[in-house]
Amino acid sequence: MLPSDPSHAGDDQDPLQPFDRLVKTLVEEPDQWALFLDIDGTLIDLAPSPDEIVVPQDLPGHLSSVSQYLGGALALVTGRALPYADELFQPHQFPIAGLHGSERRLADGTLDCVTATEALEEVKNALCVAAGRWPGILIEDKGAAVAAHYRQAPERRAELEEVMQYYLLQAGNDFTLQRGKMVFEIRPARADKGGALEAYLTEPPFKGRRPIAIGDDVTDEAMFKVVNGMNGRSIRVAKNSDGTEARSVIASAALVRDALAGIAEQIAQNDLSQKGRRT
Ligand SMILES: O=P(O)(O)OC[C@H]1O[C@H](O[C@H]2O[C@H](CO)[C@@H](O)[C@H](O)[C@H]2O)[C@H](O)[C@@H](O)[C@@H]1O
Ligand SMILES: [Mg+2]
Repeated sequence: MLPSDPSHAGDDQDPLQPFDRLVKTLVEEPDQWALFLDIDGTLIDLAPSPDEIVVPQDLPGHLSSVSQYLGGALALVTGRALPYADELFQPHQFPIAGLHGSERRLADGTLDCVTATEALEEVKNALCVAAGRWPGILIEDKGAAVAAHYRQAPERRAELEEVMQYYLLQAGNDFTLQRGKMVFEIRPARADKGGALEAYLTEPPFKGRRPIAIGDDVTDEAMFKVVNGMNGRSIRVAKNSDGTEARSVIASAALVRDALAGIAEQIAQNDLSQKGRRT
């Protein structure tokens, strides 16, 4: 039996809980849907700092079999830089939108990347120097973006936000301030996760499919808006539906992983029964 999701919001038209519904939809209609997955807090549990995350051993393989089953219509849409996100799921490579949608690798491998400006490099250096005076503040250099994490010093939130507003001005008009879970980021303003999802949906193998987006944070709301406007499915990883446009919620990243594992398991079983029939 698959675990059922205790929290359920919005999706009144379907009696199934989001977890069961997700598994059933993808297993039964693999050529109808495209799956867009956030990474931190959705596929992987949050950790005290960016580099302390743990990728469960089975996750890359499960993602790979679901991706193949969907004809490649699975993309990761993350705030992480693309090369970092790639490392997490080795040896598999998926289409990835990094830096909150600012950079993308398409399904055919084409890269649409953004490079750090001189002004941003100066901002990064200044932030690193400043962080030396703020115990608990972590600066994450993401190439064309920079994040300041306060998970280990939550009392510095307001002060850090002011500082990041100041450095945003120094970085210039091509950048925007992205808020997230215990983090402020200065990132390229050229796109957001919703824009990345829209772009994928104009390209094969995503084109012509309905999107399903799963995410856990403010940055994922841009995907949910796009998905809701396209008769897709938006799922926020959260305990309840407060403050989200997502039409349903799933309680934890562990449940998202369970759903992927459930789909992968059914794919493998179907494969075996097909092979059985052929011989
Ligand atoms: O869009 P995502 O894939 O969810 O990435 C969002 C940010 O995730 C990371 O920060 C968050 O996760 C850390 C590890 O669990 C946690 O320590 C931090 O407090 C969270 O904000 C990542 O470090 C950022 O670069 C991403 O933008
Ligand atoms: Mg996330």
